Amino acid sequence: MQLSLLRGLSEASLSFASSIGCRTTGLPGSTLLSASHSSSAAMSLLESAKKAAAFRAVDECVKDKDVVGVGSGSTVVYAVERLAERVKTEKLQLVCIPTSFQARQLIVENNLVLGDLSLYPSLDIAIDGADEVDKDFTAIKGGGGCLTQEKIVASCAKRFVVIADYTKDSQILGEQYKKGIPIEVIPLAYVPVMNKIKALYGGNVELRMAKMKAGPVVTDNGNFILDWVFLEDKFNWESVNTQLNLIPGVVETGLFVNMAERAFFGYADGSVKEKTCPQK
Ligand SMILES: O=C[C@H](O)[C@H](O)[C@H](O)COP(=O)(O)O
Repeated sequence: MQLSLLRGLSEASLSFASSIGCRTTGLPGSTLLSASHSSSAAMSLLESAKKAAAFRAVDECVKDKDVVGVGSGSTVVYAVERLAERVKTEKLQLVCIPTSFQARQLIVENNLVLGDLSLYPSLDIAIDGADEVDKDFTAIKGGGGCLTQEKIVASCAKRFVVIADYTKDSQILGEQYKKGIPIEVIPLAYVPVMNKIKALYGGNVELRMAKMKAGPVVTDNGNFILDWVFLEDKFNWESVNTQLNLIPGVVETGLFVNMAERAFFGYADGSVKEKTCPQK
């Protein structure tokens, strides 16, 4: 099946499922069933793509005795699964450094050896997901709110490898990921920071609100997340990242510039597109 067709199927099914979620009464049961089937089919296509990328990256990039940074998000779940399989079957000796509460749980639940940056300040490799990666290997991260610890851990690794499904592979940022750049901020500063970002770069900045809690999303570090939806597509992301980090109250941005060395993009048929950053 052509990739564009797969993507179309995935998006159409998800959007249809979400639209009927608001008005389920009055629809015949068979319609609901088929909508739910096509939605789960689309989901499983994406999950297959994530798994393919994660397994390939772990197989190609992790070796015995490595200290491994473990990223956050849904794709990393498969990377941890593969790390655990390799530890069991190949008797690899690994130490895993988490980038979030979720990553820590994954490491512990999969019986991997848990470390931290005070004991292991220098990592061999960090493996993490991304919300989007552009042609220059600049990545948007933080869709799940975990960007700061992820960036710290990645910055301590000799090699930073991104794993993602094919929908994250873009020419320019914003091409496919429309939610903007996540920016972690100290809570008391969120309004001034929002205003300063808008004054500097325009666009729209929103405080990310929680779904199952009243009020904003609170990060693993006790901070808030702003999502900056930018309007232009010609930004120098290195400079933007530096300027944003200079705003008092900004903890870190979800712009990962000049960090990734390789990216593995998985497809639903199990194939994987590997890219290596020419600057690395
Ligand atoms: O905050 C979340 C992290 O940056 C994730 O790595 C990123 O959002 C990608 O997540 P997923 O693998 O679920 O697409």
